[in-house]
Formats: sequence, structure tokens, C-alpha cells
Amino acid sequence: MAEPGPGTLLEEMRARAPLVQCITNFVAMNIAANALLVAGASPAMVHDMRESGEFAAIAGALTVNIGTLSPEWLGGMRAAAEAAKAAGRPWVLDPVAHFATDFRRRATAGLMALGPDILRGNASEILALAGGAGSGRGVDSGDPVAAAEGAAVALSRASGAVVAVTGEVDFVTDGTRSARIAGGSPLMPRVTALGCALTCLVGAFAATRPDRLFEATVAALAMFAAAGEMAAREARGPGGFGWMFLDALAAVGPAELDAPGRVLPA
Ligand SMILES: Nc1ncnc2c1ncn2[C@@H]1O[C@H](COP(=O)(O)OP(=O)(O)OP(=O)(O)O)[C@@H](O)[C@H]1O
Ligand SMILES: Cc1ncsc1CCO
Ligand SMILES: [Mg+2]
Repeated sequence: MAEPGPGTLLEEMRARAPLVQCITNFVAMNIAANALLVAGASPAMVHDMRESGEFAAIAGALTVNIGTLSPEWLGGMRAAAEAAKAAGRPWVLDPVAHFATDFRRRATAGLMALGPDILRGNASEILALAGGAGSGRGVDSGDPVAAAEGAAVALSRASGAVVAVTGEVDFVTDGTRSARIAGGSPLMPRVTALGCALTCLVGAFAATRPDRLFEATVAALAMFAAAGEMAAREARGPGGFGWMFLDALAAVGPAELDAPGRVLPA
């Protein structure tokens, strides 16, 4: 059977409007929920440990982002990830600035032990997660994607997860197959939490095709790349771009995701 392309997966995602449980940070919560809604999915920001596990069993996928971590939130993340695993639902980890402090390093090691199905981070985060030394200091990347491609493949093989590294040209690998995704805009890293929102969208595509997590991840990244390109054609600066990006996520169709040169085998 032929691999489903990003355009086909976009149609399937919109037809299903998957329920995605997003445990994300205080900065990202609103833009991530809006990004999922306009893209065609149904977000639910359910994080408390008293309900996060129960909810993970009814959601199509779970996404976990440690951007504004606290012990209480970590408990909710762990309960949800364990429940997603038990229910056979894919879960996605976004290890925001995991290298920066001892609390984040320990939390991330504990979450990694719960077997995330997909990892999504910027180049500095993926380099450090694979045991290397990146130039990142906080939540923004200090390294180019190309410098993290080898680390991403090694990390994917060691963890069994699909690994996505984002930046000017994104890189996705399942340890055997790899692809690069072109597009987007230099305005994207100038609007906070777009990467966090993308992690939630990866969850929407993973919920749509849990049997095809590599292709699902590529499709989510292709959708952001296409929408970023579309919004940048109209925007005069980062502020307007942020809102135009949401309109563009609603407007992009399969043809923009499948545009020549969008996804290249690596
Ligand atoms: N220079 C660039 N040119 C084109 N697209 C970019 C560029 N930098 C980032 N992007 C896109 O921006 C989106 C977010 O990726 P990024 O690597 O900035 O995430 P991040 O660092 O985790 O962001 P945040 O922590 O603010 O949420 C991705 O779709 C990525 O392809
Ligand atoms: C700015 C910021 N600080 C913690 S999380 C976050 C959102 C981008 O990752
Ligand atoms: Mg990030």
C-alpha cells in the first residue's frame, strides 16, 4: 500500500476532527488550542493529575510540553502518559529547554522512560536529548537543524520514537527513514510558542493515523510550513503574522502540503 501523503492525511485529519489532549505551558495554551481548532482538530487542555489519566483514555492522542514545569504539572503529565500508553494511544513529548536546569533534566528523563511515541523539539533540544552539547540556553534554539540530524537519528534508534527537529528546514526520522520539510518563514521563531502549537498539531495527525506516525509527523510539519509561507506573503511584521498564521492554518489545503519540494527524502 502506498504511503499516505501529507495532503491525504490533512483531509483525513479534518474529516475526523480528532480529540487531542494537550498538556502544554502557560505561554502556549491559547495559541496552541486555537491552532488545533482552526487546523480542524479538537483540543482539550486537561492537565491536573486527578483527571489527566482518565482523560488520556478517551482522547485520540496526548501531547506533553514541559515549558512552564512544576511538580504538580509533572504529576499530571506522568499520569496522562501512563494512561495513554495503557490505552494504546500515541503520545508526543516536547522537551522545552530540558537541558537548562536539574529539575527539567530529571523530569525529562522520567518522561522519556514512559516511552513517548514522537519527540518534537528545536535543534538545541534534540542535540542535548541525544547526549550532545548544543548551544541553546533557554527555550530558543542556538543551533541549526543540520547540526542535529545525526543526533535525531541516534535518538530515534535509542528511544524507538519518531523524532522531529524544527527550524528553517525541518527534519523527521524514524531511525530508518528520514525526510526534510521546507517552507515556513523567518517570522515563525519571532512569535512565541509556535513550536509548542506545532507539537499539539503533531498530536492531531498522530491521533488520525496512529499506525503511521512517521507520515503523520511529516504531515503536521508540512501543514505548518505551508501556513507559514502563506501568512508571510501578507504580513508586515511578527505581530500581524501571528494572527495571519492562524487564518492560514485554516485556509491551507492538500495542494499546499503536497507542493513540489515541500517534503524531500533525506
Ligand atoms: N528560520 C525559519 N524559517 C522557516 N520556518 C521556521 C524557521 N524557524 C522556525 N521555523 C518553523 O517554526 C515552527 C516552530 O519551530 P521552532 O523550531 O521555532 O520551535 P521552538 O523553538 O520549539 O518554538 P517555541 O519554543 O517558541 O514554541 C516550525 O514549523 C518551524 O519549521
Ligand atoms: C517563552 C517560554 N518560556 C517557557 S515556555 C515558553 C514558550 C516557548 O517555548
Ligand atoms: Mg520549543
